[in-house]
Amino acid sequence: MSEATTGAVNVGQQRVRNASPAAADGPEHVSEPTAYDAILLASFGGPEGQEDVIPFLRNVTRGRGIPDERLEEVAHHYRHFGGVSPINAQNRELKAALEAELADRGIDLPVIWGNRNWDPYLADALRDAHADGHRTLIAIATSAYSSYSSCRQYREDFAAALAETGLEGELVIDKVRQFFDHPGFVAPFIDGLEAGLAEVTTANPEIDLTTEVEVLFTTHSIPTADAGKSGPASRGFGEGGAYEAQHRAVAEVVMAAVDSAEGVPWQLVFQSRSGPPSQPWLEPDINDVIASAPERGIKAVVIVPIGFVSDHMEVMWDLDNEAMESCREAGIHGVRVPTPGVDPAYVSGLVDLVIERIVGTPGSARPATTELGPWYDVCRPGCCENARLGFRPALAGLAP
Ligand SMILES: CC1=C(CCC(=O)O)c2cc3nc(cc4[nH]c(cc5[nH]c(cc1n2)c(C)c5CCC(=O)O)c(CCC(=O)O)c4C)C(CCC(=O)O)=C3C
Ligand SMILES: [Fe+2]
Repeated sequence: MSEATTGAVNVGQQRVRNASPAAADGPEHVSEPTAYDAILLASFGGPEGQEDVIPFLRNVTRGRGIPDERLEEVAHHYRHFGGVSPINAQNRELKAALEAELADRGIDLPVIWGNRNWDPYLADALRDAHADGHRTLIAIATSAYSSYSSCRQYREDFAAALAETGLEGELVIDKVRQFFDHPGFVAPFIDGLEAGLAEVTTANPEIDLTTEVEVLFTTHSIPTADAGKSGPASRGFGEGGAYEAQHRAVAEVVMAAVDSAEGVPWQLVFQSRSGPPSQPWLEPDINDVIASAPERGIKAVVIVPIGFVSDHMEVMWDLDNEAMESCREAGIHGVRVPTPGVDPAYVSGLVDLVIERIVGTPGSARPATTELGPWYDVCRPGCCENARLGFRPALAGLAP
């Protein structure tokens, strides 16, 4: 990066990071260059052996009152796979793929990996980054949509990790925009839906795509209270908040991009709910929708996991095991479309998201496939707050 770029950075950084609490109108897209010196790949983390499972689940559920019963149930999913979540291996692969893409493009930025809930922890990653001389990080979180769990919690944990390491004021952490509608994230689902529909017609040559097949776009359910607070309050997304609106918009884009999907019925469905039964979460549940498929004349479903970036536990267990079992019980054909993983379009899209921040690409020149995007670089005040836990400080957004 040039000297000129370095100079411009400080101006942009000050403006964003020192936004006054009253500044609800700070920039949505940072249109000045920033000289980032490393990429922070931030993820969830997962256990890597039987002895990690309970400590990991305690980290995840700290302060949240998730009943032990449910913890045991989740532990069981992990135990089934030897106590190993696939997520860390996937992040190692993603890190290597990002490094290869950066090298291909001649961009000299190291990728530092840190997790919210398991080793390598964010705090350790930040300590190492600082010791290596890095000061200005651009974070990519492995989660595409707006909600507490998928956006704000990362921003809060960045702030907490800076406090824990005493690196407040030493390290800047910005975050790329939520990328639910970035062409690189959407492309693998478009390819997957096309292939999934082809698989259904090959296996069932007589099937009528417009009456007997349903596309189920699936994502992680969240408490309706969190959903309602997802995205900036000012935008009035209604009950499901920005979270649900973003998923609907992406589903529409994917449907419209696949010729063979024309006229095929589709729904947005939810999976992997937890919490007490008394607490409302987004519905319908994917398994209920599959169970009712035969009475609706549906003989096959194509499951498109638009809520997920890789085949982690929610995909491996809740879809490939549970939802497929629901399909067998209902006597219908189920096909599950791949997640982006390390798809070249996705990996190069993530690098594009970093570059638009380095360059300071104006919002009007940013790629986005829905009317909702390009999403904010700098989250709005109160964006995606947790409805139950209340306020915790967060980076990469306007105060408070
Ligand atoms: C929206 C969302 C994503 C983003 C989608 C994405 O980024 O993919 C996500 C990702 C993940 N969630 C994961 C694991 C867990 N999430 C939990 C709990 C919860 N998640 C929630 C939501 C989300 N979670 C919510 C609202 C809760 C309840 C908390 C509360 O009540 O406040 C629990 C606790 C036990 C339980 O409740 O199930 C676990 C173990 C893993 C790792 C998987 C692996 O190991 O491969 C990943 C990537
Ligand atoms: Fe989760």
